[in-house]
Amino acid sequence: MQSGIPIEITGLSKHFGQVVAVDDLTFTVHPGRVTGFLGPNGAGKTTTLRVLLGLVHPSAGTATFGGTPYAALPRPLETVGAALDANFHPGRTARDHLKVYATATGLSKARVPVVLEQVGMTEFADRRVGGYSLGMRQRLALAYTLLGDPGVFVLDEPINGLDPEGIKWIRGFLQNLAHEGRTVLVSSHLLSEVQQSVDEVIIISKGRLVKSGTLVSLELDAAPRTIADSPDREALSAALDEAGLEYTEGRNGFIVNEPDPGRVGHAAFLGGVELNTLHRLKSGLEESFLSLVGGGEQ
Ligand SMILES: Nc1ncnc2c1ncn2[C@@H]1O[C@H](COP(=O)(O)OP(=O)(O)OP(=O)(O)O)[C@@H](O)[C@H]1O
Repeated sequence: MQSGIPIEITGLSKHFGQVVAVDDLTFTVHPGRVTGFLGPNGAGKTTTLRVLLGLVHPSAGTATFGGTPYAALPRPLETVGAALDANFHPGRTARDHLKVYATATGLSKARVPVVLEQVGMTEFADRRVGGYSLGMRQRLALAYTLLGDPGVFVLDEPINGLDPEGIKWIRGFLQNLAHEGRTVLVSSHLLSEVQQSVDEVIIISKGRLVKSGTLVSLELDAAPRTIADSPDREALSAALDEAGLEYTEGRNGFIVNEPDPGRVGHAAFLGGVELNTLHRLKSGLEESFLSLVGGGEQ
């Protein structure tokens, strides 16, 4: 196994004509952790990964593996395992796909049964890919990335479309790679999809970095709030105004900028207002994510 090396993105920009897909992006992905690369559809994740893998030229800045661009890596497939999509010839089996790829790239064919076992595909390896579920295709894509036993993994939306069992499996798989000291970068447009799998997050929106840090720090960023609702919303609104509480009106009631539901309840009590909903907003992490990426764009 190769050792993990950091992924370094520095001042990276990519324009497609008038479209600014990536805008002065700087971040580092460290070995030994699983890092989620997050942002709504169109945020620039795939473009960043394509530049990193030398598939697209940047308009400005650099994207390297410990200072070396992908194209200059002496043994790229043994340094970086990359999965940008999971499209395979439907008529070929998983084993054939991997053998052809190993032969074409000069990797040992002896790795094929090893990586099939690693992704739990030994049993299905001699079936045609055309009959595979999305989850099986995702596993085959991961098997490709493992062929060179690299120290860095760059995976575009590997969890997309997996069922709960598949998500549980991939969580363990990614964490194992990180525990072995490898660098693991996983993109997703849904925080909820990866939040059980990642230690760190890099969040982008409209091509720009909006947050990089631990998942825990993202949680701390999320100001806890309270949801309150009443059969008489007008009266509740007046009571909240009277108490000097800030709020916005949502579908399920008022979202009040106050972490303590007791204070909101007390404001309602003072205004003589009946409440039928009063609780703390549970999903602080998702809230924080949505506020960073401009809410509801996904
Ligand atoms: N080859 C291209 N030519 C023109 N515009 C492009 C090209 N590739 C990407 N874009 C544009 O760049 C922006 C970023 O796209 P990108 O695919 O990187 O985002 P993303 O975060 O990966 O989104 P998704 O999750 O939908 O793949 C989008 O506005 C997209 O339309």
